[in-house]
Amino acid sequence: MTLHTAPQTAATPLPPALPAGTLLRVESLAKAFTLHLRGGARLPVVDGAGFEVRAGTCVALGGPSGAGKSSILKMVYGNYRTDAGAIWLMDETSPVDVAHAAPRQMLDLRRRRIGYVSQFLRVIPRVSALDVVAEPLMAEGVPPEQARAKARELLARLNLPERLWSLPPATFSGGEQQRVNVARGFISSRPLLLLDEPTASLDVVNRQVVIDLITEKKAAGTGLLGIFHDADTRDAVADEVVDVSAFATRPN
Ligand SMILES: Nc1ncnc2c1ncn2[C@@H]1O[C@H](COP(=O)(O)OP(=O)(O)OP(=O)(O)O)[C@@H](O)[C@H]1O
Repeated sequence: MTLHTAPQTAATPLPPALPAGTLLRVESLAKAFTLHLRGGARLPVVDGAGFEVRAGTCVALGGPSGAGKSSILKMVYGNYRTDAGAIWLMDETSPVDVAHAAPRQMLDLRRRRIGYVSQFLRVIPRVSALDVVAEPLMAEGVPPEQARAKARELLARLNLPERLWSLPPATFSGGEQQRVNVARGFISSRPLLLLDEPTASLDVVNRQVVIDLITEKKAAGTGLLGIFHDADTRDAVADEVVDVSAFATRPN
């Protein structure tokens, strides 16, 4: 996965004192894409975006298609560079600005502090579905058999047929791949979990399983930031909806 963070400079802002329980504070965030194939034209996406995510709550990013929801999620995960603003992520004792984190620091923050369920599974050739799911726990140092036991539990809960567990997910259906992706994102207990349309390809039964998993994470104190196109899922899990179109940049 790409990693685009700005180098730390003297201009890096000082960490704010976040109130207890605040896991993420996005401040005055701005982003425009430079379209190199269009002679370097700039496509502004958001300007002045700001919101917070607290432990034990789920914040949904809302707004029409193209408003910038996925772009904001990718900036929080360090996949997209920011043009301005700060993304304060609470680390062990003090906040770190993801927008100015060095790549190595970002990788460390991902391993310890941020889980991410992307819209599509990034398939790794020859790795079984079970190990794709267990990997984030193993990366935290959990013994492989213990991590696989938890992976089996989650895959069973998400009704992925057992015959698929030992196979690489490359040939799985969209909904099967999404369930592997959800299990991979939910297996560890990182304080902040990002969800990019985690139920888009799921049937009603499995959608409800994801709603239950989100509810359990909230009860355990995880903060969640997600995009949910399905209004029923959003209504069931979101404590707050942040309308991203409010941060739209106006064309000159
Ligand atoms: N890598 C990129 N390069 C150029 N433009 C991009 C890139 N990623 C996103 N965009 C553009 O930025 C705008 C916001 O896209 P984004 O995917 O963040 O919107 P969204 O609100 O998540 O939309 P949707 O609900 O349809 O998924 C769109 O106009 C999109 O074309």
